[in-house]
Amino acid sequence: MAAEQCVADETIRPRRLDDFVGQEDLCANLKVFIQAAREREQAMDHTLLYGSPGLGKTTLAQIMASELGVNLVSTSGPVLERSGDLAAILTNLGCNDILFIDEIHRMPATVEEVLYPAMEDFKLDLVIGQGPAARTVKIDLEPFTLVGATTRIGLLTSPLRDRFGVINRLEFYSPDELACIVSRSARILGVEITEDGALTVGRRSRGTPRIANRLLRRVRDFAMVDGSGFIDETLAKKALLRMDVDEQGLDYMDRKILSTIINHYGGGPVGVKPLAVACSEEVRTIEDIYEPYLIQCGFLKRTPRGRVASSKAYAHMKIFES
Ligand SMILES: Nc1ncnc2c1ncn2[C@@H]1O[C@H](COP(=O)(O)OP(=O)(O)OP(=O)(O)O)[C@@H](O)[C@H]1O
Ligand SMILES: [Mg+2]
Repeated sequence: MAAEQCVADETIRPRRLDDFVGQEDLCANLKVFIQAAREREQAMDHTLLYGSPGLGKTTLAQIMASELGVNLVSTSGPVLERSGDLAAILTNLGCNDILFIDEIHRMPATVEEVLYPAMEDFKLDLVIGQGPAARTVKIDLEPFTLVGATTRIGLLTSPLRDRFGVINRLEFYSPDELACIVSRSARILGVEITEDGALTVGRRSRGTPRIANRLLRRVRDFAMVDGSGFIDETLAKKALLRMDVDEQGLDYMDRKILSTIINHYGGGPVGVKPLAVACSEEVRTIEDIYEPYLIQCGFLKRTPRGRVASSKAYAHMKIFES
């Protein structure tokens, strides 16, 4: 990630639940669980957050820690290579702290097994020695809250999933919610934006706050360099067109996926592997980043025999169905 973007991300990221836009049911429930945990002075129940990239999982984990008034220790599934890595983190947690594990579906099985007793009884089973002389020692841990985030809940094993007391799915955001996020970010970045301007950016952000903030930063560049310094609907449209983002928020790769299915595979069905090769993209990127939004908008259907382009995709790509 570019340095400029890192800094901007941190200043824009909401810190309190009240600044977090959208996901109303989820936030209302979290508020209750957080207040209850605070009043009981206990660790909150383990929480799993899942949903597409950029919808606010990391942000929510940080907000939970600050609302609960506890420390947040962050790690991620692929970083935890050996069970000892996780054991070291667990034994260093303070009372009621939050342990945030990003991409929890990518944690190795041996590491995952260490988590089971830790989540259930706040205990760690340590194996000392090897072979017949090996013995297990139980170590007590401080009570803690595990917050897991994943883009792929289907890849979680059921013993792990079952140990979460709270399981929350983050949904794509509406254009109005995204406009609200864009206006708030613009205020923090110190750039003027009209309501229409914010809605134009919001509508083309594929339901995703991270994309909304990224588009806002680029639109701001256009406003500075060849506009009047503030963002209205006309300038936003012009800037987004130059960035190759169309009125539905589809970018070059989205359109390439649709046109490949239509032109090379007669509209489908086509498996994700040949599709990825034809688009020079990785299977995982297509599955995790592009497909969910194309499916949500009704451009793409996932069938047992492969991906199929819908009539809406033909219309959007201005190709006549044969
Ligand atoms: N509800 C929201 N209100 C305002 N801003 C938000 C909201 N959700 C996310 N954002 C912004 O979007 C950016 C991306 O969010 P975040 O990093 O939490 O996504 P994520 O779900 O963890 O993504 P990934 O799966 O890629 O880790 C953040 O920098 C934050 O500023
Ligand atoms: Mg994240």
